[in-house]
Amino acid sequence: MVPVVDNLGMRAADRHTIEELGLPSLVLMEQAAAAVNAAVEERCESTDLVVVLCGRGNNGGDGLAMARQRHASGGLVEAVLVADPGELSQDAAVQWELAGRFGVPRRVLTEEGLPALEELLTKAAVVVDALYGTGLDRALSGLPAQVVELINTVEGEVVAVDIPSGLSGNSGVLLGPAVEADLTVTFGALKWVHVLSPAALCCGDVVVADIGIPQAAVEKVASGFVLEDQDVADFLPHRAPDAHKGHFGHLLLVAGRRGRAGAAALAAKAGVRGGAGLVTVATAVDAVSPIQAQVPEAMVDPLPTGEDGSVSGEGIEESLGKATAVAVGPGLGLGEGPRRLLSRILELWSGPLVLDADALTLLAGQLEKLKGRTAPTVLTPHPGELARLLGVTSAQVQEDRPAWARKAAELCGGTVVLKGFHTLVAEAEGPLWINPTGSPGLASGGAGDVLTGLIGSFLAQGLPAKQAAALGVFLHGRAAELAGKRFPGAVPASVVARMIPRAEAELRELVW
Ligand SMILES: NC(=O)C1=CN([C@@H]2O[C@H](COP(=O)(O)OP(=O)(O)OC[C@H]3O[C@@H](n4cnc5c(N)ncnc54)[C@H](O)[C@@H]3O)[C@@H](O)[C@H]2O)[C@@H](O)CC1
Ligand SMILES: [K+]
Repeated sequence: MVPVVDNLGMRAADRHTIEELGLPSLVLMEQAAAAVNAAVEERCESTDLVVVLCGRGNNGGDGLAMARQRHASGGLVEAVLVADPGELSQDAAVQWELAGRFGVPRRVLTEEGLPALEELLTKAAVVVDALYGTGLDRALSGLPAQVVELINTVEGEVVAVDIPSGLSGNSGVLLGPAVEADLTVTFGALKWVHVLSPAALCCGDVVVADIGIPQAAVEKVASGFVLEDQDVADFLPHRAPDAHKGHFGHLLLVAGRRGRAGAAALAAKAGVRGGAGLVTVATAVDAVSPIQAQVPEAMVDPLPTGEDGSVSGEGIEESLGKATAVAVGPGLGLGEGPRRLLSRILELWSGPLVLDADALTLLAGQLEKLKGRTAPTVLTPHPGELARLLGVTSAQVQEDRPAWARKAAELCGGTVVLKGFHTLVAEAEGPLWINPTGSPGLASGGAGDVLTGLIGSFLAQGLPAKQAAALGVFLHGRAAELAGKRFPGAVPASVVARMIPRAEAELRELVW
């Protein structure tokens, strides 16, 4: 897993390395500069002009050191200080002084110098953005903001040092003007800005450079981890050669109504493909035949049905009796019948549970109803559903996805899967997990139903909640990526479901 830190965490790891372990900050800076210089050298010849824009803090110091290194090795470079030389941080002041002594071409930018800078930037093969890093604490304005606007018009490649200037290391929010980089070279660990949208989209490719901060120090302060193939491969349920279907559990999907059999069928397909030994769908009468026609592997239990074509709320006992995990929600409906049925399930069912779609809407504002559950409980909201659960707006959720996902997990005591770009898996305690797989093609009807069936399938097979959720979102995203090779636009959810075994096969190759 790849650790993700916030600004405070990074500062703590820096401080530990410098003050307790005694590695001088200028050594870290030199290593940071070398990593940026190496990335720049990969992108241009030594005869190509590189313009390095430097701010007043240590991010600017990194830039000045990088400019000196390039100049010393014979590369063409010019450093532009977007600050008063008298107000530089201690280490940046050292770098400014060194740049002077090494003869690095350098200038101090003033308002009047903007046209000349614009001219200089047109000649640059690479522009290095070393204006602000983790120390940025408000939106950019004035001269730095104007420089950022200029950087975003250049033809050359833009390499950001640590964080594209204008963005906060802690968040995915666009505070104001921000550099749009082709590459970001960050140090020691990923910051939240590199993984949360929309800010992450300003980072371009992201490289984490080792500058001497011990990995153990970083992991200690990490508030999130990006899942890697090997991590989730290790979660895959073991399939012994002498296994029979009884070993892989029985998933009960409570889903579908008249006109919404498709949602239940998609979840059931994913349940089967995820490896559950048996899958039963308990559904409204009118949905029975379509589900059976589409998913012959699944059993279907018809439930008492109301005039509106959705379940009327009774008769779930027998279906629950054979389940090892239950998933409720896709296509279920929002009327009194589905509401009664959900209450009944929460009352009777004490085993592993997934709640999605309509089940989440029916639970709006009542997350604490789940608090008493001791078995794995996974909620799979998109931002709108999470907002309704918490009584806030989707915009608020999107502004701080990690915090709201965590808040919901605290309120319900379960595992919250907040869907979207880089889906998050949150529990009340412990670091968040960030899913790197997926594609914009998943933004299509039915994709969520597939995910519900998949996570339910892994719960039925006995996985703990956080692992079932992580394996589900990872495989679901990978399946969509595979499907995207043939469906460049929206990927039909049934194709995502079809690709699950192929995605799983890739992961199984990593398991001994
Ligand atoms: N601490 C360390 O040991 C290391 C730090 N490194 C670099 O240092 C950076 C952090 O350095 P700093 O903490 O000095 O922070 P920055 O270089 O990001 O800048 C902080 C300065 O900018 C000012 N400022 C903040 N927001 C502003 C705004 N919107 N408009 C105008 N001025 C603003 C602050 O008051 C402060 O003076 C990292 O991103 C990284 O690039 C690296 O050299 C590696 C080692
Ligand atoms: K920067």
